[in-house]
Amino acid sequence: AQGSVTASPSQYDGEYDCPVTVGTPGVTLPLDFDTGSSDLWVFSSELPASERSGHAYYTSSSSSTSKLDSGETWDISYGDGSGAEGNIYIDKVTIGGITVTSQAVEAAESVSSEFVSDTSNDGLVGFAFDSINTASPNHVQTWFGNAEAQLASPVFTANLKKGKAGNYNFGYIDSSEYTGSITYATINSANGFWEFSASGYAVGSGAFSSQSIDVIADTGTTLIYLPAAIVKAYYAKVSGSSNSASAGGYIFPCSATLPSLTIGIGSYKAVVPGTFLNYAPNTGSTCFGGLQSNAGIGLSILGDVFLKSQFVVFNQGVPKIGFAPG
Ligand SMILES: Cc1ccc(-c2noc([C@H]3C[C@@H](O)CN3)n2)cc1F
Repeated sequence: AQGSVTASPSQYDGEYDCPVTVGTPGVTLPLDFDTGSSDLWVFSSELPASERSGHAYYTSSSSSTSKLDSGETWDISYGDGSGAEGNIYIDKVTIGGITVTSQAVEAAESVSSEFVSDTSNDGLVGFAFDSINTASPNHVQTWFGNAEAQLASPVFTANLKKGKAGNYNFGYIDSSEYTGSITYATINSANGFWEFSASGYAVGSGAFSSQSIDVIADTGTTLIYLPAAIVKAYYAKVSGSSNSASAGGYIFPCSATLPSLTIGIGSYKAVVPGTFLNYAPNTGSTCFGGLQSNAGIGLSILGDVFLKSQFVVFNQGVPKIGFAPG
C-alpha cells in the first residue's frame, strides 16, 4: 500500500495539520503531524466541555471498533510547556487511505490552555521513535510503526510549503516532488528523535562554516533553533535587528531584507530563502525571526521554517533522513 495526505498550514505556517479518520463510523479530525514526538492523541468526549469548545473530538463509545486499552494512560509535555493526558483506546485510524486497524488512540481527558486555544488542531500524530512514547506502563506504537508492514518501503516524506498546502506521503518517494538528488544523513535515534549531524552553515552569500551541528528534524516545531553563536552571526547581517527579551527572541524592522540561511547536510547545501526567515509581525513595525537561539532548549531544531524549503525523506528502516530542494 501507499498513501498521501494533504498538509494544511495554520496562520503564519505555525503548524501543518492533516485529516485523520478515527473509529467506526469514522470521525475525521485535523491533527498536527509531529516528527518530534511519538504519541497519537486526540481531543475526546472525556474532556470537560469547556476544554473541547472550538474543537471536534473522538467519542470512543460511539465507535463500534473501539476497545479500551485497559490500565494504560498517557501524559505528554511539549517543548513550549504545553501538554495533555488521558487514557487509551485501540481503534481504526486511517491516514491518506492507509488504515491501521489496531492503533492505540490516546484520548485526552485534560489538555493545557495552549491546546484549547489552538483550534487549528484536534490533537497530534507523533512520527518520532517509539522509545519516547509516553503511554504507561507499556509503550504503544506510533501509527507509522504500525503502518510499516503495509508499505513497500519503510519511509514517509514531508513536502511542506510556505503559505500553502503541501503533503506527506507514506511508503514511497515521489520524484516529482523534488529536484536534483536526495542527500542522506545517518540518524541517531538513541534519544527517540530524527537526530543527525548537519555539516555546517552559511549566512547569505558568505563563506560556508564547516562544523558539526547536532540537530533534530521536527515538523511540530515552527521555527529554526540553532546555537547562539550561529544565530548571532546571522543577525549581524540584518540591520536594525536585536535580541529582544520582551519579544522572546530576535526581531528586526519588517522592511529589512533578510539573507538566506544555508544548512549543510553532507555535501548538500540546503538553502532557506531569506523571505522564509521573516516569520511574522511582532509589534509596531518590527518582525519576529524564523531563526532563533537554542539557548535553554538543550538541542538544535530544524523546524517548519527549514523543512518547508526542502523535500524530506524519513526512512525508519535504516534509520536515515534525506533532503533535496523542494
Ligand atoms: C498548542 C501546541 C503546542 C505544542 C505543539 C507541538 N507539537 O510538536 C511540538 C514540537 C516540540 C517538541 O515537544 C516535539 N515537537 N510542539 C503543538 C501544539 F498544537
